[in-house]
Amino acid sequence: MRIDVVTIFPGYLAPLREALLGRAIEAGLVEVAVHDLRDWTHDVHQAVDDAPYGGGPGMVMKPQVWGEALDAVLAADERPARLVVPTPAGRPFRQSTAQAWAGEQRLVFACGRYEGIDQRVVDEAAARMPVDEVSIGDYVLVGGEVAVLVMVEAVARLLPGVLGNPVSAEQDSFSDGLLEGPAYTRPLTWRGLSVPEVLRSGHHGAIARWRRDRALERTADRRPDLLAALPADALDAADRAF
Ligand SMILES: N#Cc1c(-c2ccc3cc[nH]c3c2)n[nH]c1N
Repeated sequence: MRIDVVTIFPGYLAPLREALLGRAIEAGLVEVAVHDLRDWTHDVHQAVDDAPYGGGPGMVMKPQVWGEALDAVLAADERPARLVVPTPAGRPFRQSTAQAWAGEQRLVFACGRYEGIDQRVVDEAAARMPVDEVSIGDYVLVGGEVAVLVMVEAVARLLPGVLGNPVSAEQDSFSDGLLEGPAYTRPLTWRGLSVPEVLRSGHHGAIARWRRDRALERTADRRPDLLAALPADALDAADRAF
């Protein structure tokens, strides 16, 4: 997969080259290119924004600059791309979104700032490629860069070879519709608190049942909406007894 990010703050995306994702890039498991939007300005001030039609606070990012930037970035690789535009007004970005995007050959992220990007950039792009306007949560950030860091990590970790143990991705929170339960490691007792006995029993069936019960308990407590959204056949008799 190739990932391109267009932003006026390229430095914000530096964390993509750290740790697990950085090693995946070095190993060639994923390609990441970050582009400075201002490279496609032609005025001395390198203007990327202008006042909003209709009035109102703040500034809107200019369509001309974005159009030239996306044309150039898209032309740099022949692989078909999905354009992703982070916005607080977007559809929710979920684990299922990350799983769907992990199958893409190429993702191009457009990081807005100010009051966002002129809508015509999205509309024009949607005539020639898949476009998703997505939000990472119901709170307001100052720009799209942090959202891109979140989404790129969520997608990249699902790519073959990126996670050391692929089972981890299969046992993620949300992968089975439930939140993951509590985890424990050594020491056996820490500040007077001990690891649940069942986890030391060696009884794999009992351990699996205990973990499922803790996931159901946590999901019911913290995200009852996820429980309500589960398909009818997702819970077995033992689950229902819980
Ligand atoms: N995704 C997402 C966002 C944003 C966001 C995204 C882009 C821009 C451009 C200017 N301000 C922005 C906020 N805020 N909250 C979210 N969940």
